[in-house]
Amino acid sequence: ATHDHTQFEERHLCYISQLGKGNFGCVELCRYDPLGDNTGELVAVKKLQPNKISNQEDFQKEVKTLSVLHCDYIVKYRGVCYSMGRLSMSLVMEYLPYGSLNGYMWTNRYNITTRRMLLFASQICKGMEYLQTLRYVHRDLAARNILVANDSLVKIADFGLTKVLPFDKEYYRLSQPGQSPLFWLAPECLNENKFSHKSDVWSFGIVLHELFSYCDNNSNPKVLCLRAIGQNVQGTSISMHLSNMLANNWRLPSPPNCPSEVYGLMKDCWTYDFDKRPMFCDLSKKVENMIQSDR
Ligand SMILES: CC(C)(Nc1nc(-c2c[nH]c3ncc(Cl)cc23)ncc1F)C(=O)NCC(F)(F)F
Repeated sequence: ATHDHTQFEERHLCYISQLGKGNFGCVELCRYDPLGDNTGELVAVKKLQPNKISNQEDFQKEVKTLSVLHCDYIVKYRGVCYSMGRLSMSLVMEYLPYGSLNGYMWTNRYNITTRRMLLFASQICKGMEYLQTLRYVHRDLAARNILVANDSLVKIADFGLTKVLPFDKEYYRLSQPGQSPLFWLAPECLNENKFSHKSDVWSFGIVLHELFSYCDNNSNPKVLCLRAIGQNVQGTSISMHLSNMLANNWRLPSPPNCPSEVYGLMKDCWTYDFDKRPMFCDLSKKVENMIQSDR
């Protein structure tokens, strides 16, 4: 249909710059300028690196996933752009000018209040609650995959690893170890490749740690875990060492000056038994209460 606003014509998509490399693709900043007078809107265009057919299928799933999500706390799908005669397809999303959360937190570390961090945390919880109503498991919740729309609004993005739970099971088992970064993964993901809403809750706890560490790269989850594992990692893989430490109740230390009740919330998310971890609806209530009481 000519008035289908989800169809973007490649000839009107003007490349501006590369935003970054995500899961099996890169994302570019473009201006969709059909009038040719630079008044068009800025969009983020995710292109697939057409190397593996499996990536093509995964990409189609990512597009399908994002196109059905309508939530204030999830990056908006704009549409698709076919090129090379419908051979290759790009995903067109809204462009969020403040960039990813990890860059934003570090840049603004001297003037972000606890209240602001808790506001971001509650928005991420609400976005995850919404995903859960559709039985989607994100599997890659991390500060690098959260976007900042403005100084008081963040959105969940990068649905490249998202899976839908089967109708009859509350977890998704990957056939082989996935490509999610280890240090954000719950024990059952490391040990059994089992992903669920509860493993997303574990990752949310890691995002809380990143937030209250101002996404300082010198004390991010990877650095802290590798330091705890110790340099002389021989034989057993990093994943095994991490899994053993978590089983022995090691957890990331509290970030400096982090309020004890916030660290308590992280520890709740890092409960070993996924059945005993809080749900996102519980977490958003607790975070909202902290915002109210943090006057
Ligand atoms: C791979 C890519 C491009 N990386 C980056 N995006 C943006 C960035 C900045 N503004 C954006 N608006 C929309 C989108 Cl999809 C990305 C950006 N800024 C910096 C990035 F490294 C990305 O997609 N990251 C996942 C995300 F942050 F989006 F969750």
